[in-house]
Parts: sequence; structure tokens; C-alpha cells
Amino acid sequence: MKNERKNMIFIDACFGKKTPYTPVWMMRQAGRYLPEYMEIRKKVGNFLDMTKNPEIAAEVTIQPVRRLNVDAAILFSDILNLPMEMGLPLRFEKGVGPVFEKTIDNEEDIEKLDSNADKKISYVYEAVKLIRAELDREKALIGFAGSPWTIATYMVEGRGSKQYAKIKKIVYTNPMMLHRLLAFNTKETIEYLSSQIEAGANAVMVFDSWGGALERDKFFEFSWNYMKTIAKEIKEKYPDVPVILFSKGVGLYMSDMDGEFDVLGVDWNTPIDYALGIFKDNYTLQGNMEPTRLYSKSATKEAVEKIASVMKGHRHIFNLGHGILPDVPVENAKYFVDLCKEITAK
Ligand SMILES: Cc1c2[nH]c(c1CCC(=O)O)Cc1[nH]c(c(CCC(=O)O)c1C)Cc1[nH]c(c(CCC(=O)O)c1C)Cc1[nH]c(c(C)c1CCC(=O)O)C2
Repeated sequence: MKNERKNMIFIDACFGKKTPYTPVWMMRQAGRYLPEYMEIRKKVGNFLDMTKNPEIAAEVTIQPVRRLNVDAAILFSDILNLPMEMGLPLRFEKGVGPVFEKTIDNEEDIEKLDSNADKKISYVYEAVKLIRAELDREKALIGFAGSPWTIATYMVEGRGSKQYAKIKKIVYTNPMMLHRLLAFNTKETIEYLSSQIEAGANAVMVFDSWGGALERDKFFEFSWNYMKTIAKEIKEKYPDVPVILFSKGVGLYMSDMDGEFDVLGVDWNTPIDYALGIFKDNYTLQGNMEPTRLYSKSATKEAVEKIASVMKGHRHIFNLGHGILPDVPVENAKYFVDLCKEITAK
């Protein structure tokens, strides 16, 4: 049963194999735009409690597959569950987003972090097992984690930030301390993703939402290098499991991006023809419709046609260029998914 990947179009596309059409899924596809998600959330009352309950996490993961017939499910969880299990209490505040009550301020704080986080988070592995048992065999299950840098931004800043002044001050005044934290996060993340794969995840994705907060050299030093380490170690252990890397806001740094991964997520700020020009078919490119286009079917059609024509004959997985917004009509999301498949059908 484990990691059986027969007839998974999504997995074939990750490896650049020919597929009957270009597979499609959406970042944040398990979430608030779905009435069936809101119904469960109302009952449970709290997002974090949903992520800690394997039955509920499994159900919510599968909802968008049922509703939209996307080619991959992505585990319902959050990139901040892992740092939470390292010993930083987390809450989600309405209108603010995630908030860590305790932050990493100095070396002692790093020392206190719990290196059993990857074991304490076993509710995620339980969810993965349940999902894999229930999900159609042709649908891939994507496990994920935040990048060491992106989770560090939350661990240091305590919440989302506009300037990242606190962590960037450390970049320039105490880089060794930050490297210690990033090395810790990297080790935990490799364990975390490995356990998700052992539980049945068919691919893994690393989300680096705040890579773009760094200038070029610092991005490679503090974010990309650690993502590369994760990819390399996962590929060494699990060569048959595709690794997807996604950094947001770093299109202009792409020419220097390399590593042992299979799929590169392209954000919506980066024209996909520009990314294709750089990478050719060395990686599968995943993306990258502007998510706000989903408010309009004609705007969606325009982008899907353009992306499909650029990527025709090349390694591609359709997706948005960042997460779907909570008030997008479900009907439009369905239109996007159907259209991607229809236009690329061979
Ligand atoms: C930065 C980041 C986070 N979480 C994540 C990232 C990286 C991707 C990105 O850049 O969007 C990743 C994430 N978060 C969630 C998933 C689940 C799988 C999926 O459907 O993509 C994934 C892959 C669920 C979620 N994570 C969150 C929700 C909304 C929770 C709710 O209110 O029901 C979901 C479904 C909450 C969350 N989680 C986070 C924030 C900033 C917020 C609040 C903002 C918001 O409300 O959208 C941190």
C-alpha cells in the first residue's frame, strides 16, 4: 500500500513524464471558500483544533478533491504546527492571523526548543494514513512543511510582519545565531517530511512564503541553501517521492536557483515564460495564475489559455501563483480546474 503511485498523473508530471493532460491543484485548496469546510469549522470552533484531529484533518483534506476533482490532495495542516510543537504556544487571532506568545530572542531560546517536535506532531501522520486509505488511488497526496527561514520569521517575529525588522536585524548583526536556528529547523523538517512520507504522502512541498523578504545573497544563504539541504536528504532517502520547492517573491533570483528537487513552484509575480526561459525542462514548473483572477471566469480563462500556450510541450503542473482567497465562488474554482484539464487534454 505504502507509496503506491500507480497511474498518478500528478506524480508522472512531477518527474516530467508524458500525461494525458496537465494535472492541476490549488494552493490552500482545503479551506474557507468551501461551504463544507466552514460547516466543520463552525462545529469545531477553532482552526488549530481541526489540524490536531486526524479524522477532521483527513475529511477536510479530501473535500476539495471530491468537489473539484483536482489531481492532488494537500494535507490539511499548517506550516506553524511544527514550531508550535517545538514549544512555542500558537494561537490564530481573528483579523491578525497566527501569533506565537513566546518568541526566539536569543541563543538560550534556541537551546530550549524541543527536538522531539517531529514526534509530538504524530497527529499529522495519523491524518496522512487516514487520507491515503480513503483517497482515490489515482490522486496524489502532497505532504508539506514551511521552509526553515519562513518558520523562523514567525518564531522570531511572533506573527506576520511587513518589515521583518526583528529577524533581519539578526541577519546582519548575529548571523551565527540565525544559522543555529535554521539548522535546527532544517533537521526537524527533514524528520517531519520523512515521517509524512513513511505514513503515505506521495510527494512533499516546502513553502517559503517569506523568502522574498531577503536580498539576493541573503536569500541563498539563509533560505534557499536550507531548502536545498532538505530536498537533497529527502531525495537520498526517497528517490521516488517528488520534492516541490516554492519560494514567494524571488522571481529575479531564479537564475541562481538549483538543487536536487523535481518541481519548482512559480509565484504569480513571476511570468511563467521567464521561469521557463531560465529552467527549460530541468524541473517541472508549477503555477501560476494570479489567485484574484478566480473572481472572474473570463479573467481565469484568459490566464489559463496563456499559461497553457507558454507551457505546451514542457514540464508543467497547473496551480495558482499563491493561495486561493476565502471569498472566491466555488463555481469559479471548479471552472478553473476543469478548464486547465480540458485545454491541455491531448
Ligand atoms: C505562511 C503560511 C501559513 N500557512 C501556510 C503558509 C505557506 C503558504 C502561503 O504562503 O500561503 C501553509 C498552509 N496553511 C494551510 C495549508 C493547508 C493545505 C492547503 O489547502 O493548502 C497550507 C499548505 C491551511 C490554513 N492555514 C490557515 C488557514 C485558515 C484558517 C481558518 O481561518 O479556517 C488554513 C485553511 C491560517 C494561516 N496560516 C498561516 C497564516 C498566515 C494564516 C492566516 C491567514 C489566513 O487566514 O489565510 C501561515
